[in-house]
Amino acid sequence: MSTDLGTWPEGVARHVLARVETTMAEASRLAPHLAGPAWILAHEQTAARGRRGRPWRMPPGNFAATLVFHPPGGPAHAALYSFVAALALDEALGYLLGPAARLSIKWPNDVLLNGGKIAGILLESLGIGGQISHLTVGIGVNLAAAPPPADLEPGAMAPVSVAGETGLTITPEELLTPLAAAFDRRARQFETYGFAPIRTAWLARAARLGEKVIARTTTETHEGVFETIDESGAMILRTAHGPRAIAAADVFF
Ligand SMILES: O=C(O)CCCC[C@@H]1SC[C@@H]2NC(=O)N[C@@H]21
Repeated sequence: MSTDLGTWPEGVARHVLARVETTMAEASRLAPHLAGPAWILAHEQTAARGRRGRPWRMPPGNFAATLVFHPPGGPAHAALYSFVAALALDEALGYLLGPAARLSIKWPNDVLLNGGKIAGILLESLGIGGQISHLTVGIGVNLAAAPPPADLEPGAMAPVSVAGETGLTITPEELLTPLAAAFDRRARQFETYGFAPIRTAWLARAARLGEKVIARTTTETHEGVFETIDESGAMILRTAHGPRAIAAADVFF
């Protein structure tokens, strides 16, 4: 894909807010009034949330934004935007940090820098009766600072920040344009050609592919070699008991 990500995508709205509880709630509130996709960026969140209902800490200067749009297709198709988003964020950060930056993606959608977590992505869908009216894709990036270790869950991967790892100061607005441009391109590719090219591009950026990992679901722990992801985005592990498809889990290296 071309690396020119400096132009805001046509037909996409942008709202920049000083302080909100969470951009996820702002996006849900705006959804019924939108004519097309919109990004909501906030400089401060007082009640940010992460995956699995966990809180998300946001030191000042970090990036917090939610994209809200109407996705084509049903819930299974919408869930694959998780990979579109991770790929777009990896590309936007690569565009800003340069080719030497050691970026990778931890299944399904954490972006890592030098092996530490710098970003998290949260997908939520709005709608009734299994019909999705809107999808919200929330993205948090530790641009200025990683959350303090005391805020971490036991066993969680150590977070890092862009400033801490590279010495570069990147403002949330500076990240928003390449991220919106990269997401727009990858989403168009997904909508035109399906998941196959997204899957291929995602696998090329995957952390620990071909290596041993541990996947913890809410009820089980699986250890095995991370072989690939399938057409539904599930992680395929080669375990001592044969291949396992893991649809949702926390992954530990
Ligand atoms: O648990 C994770 O890794 C996902 C974290 C997602 C955080 C972002 S920050 C912007 C948006 N607003 C929220 O409240 N959460 C997401």
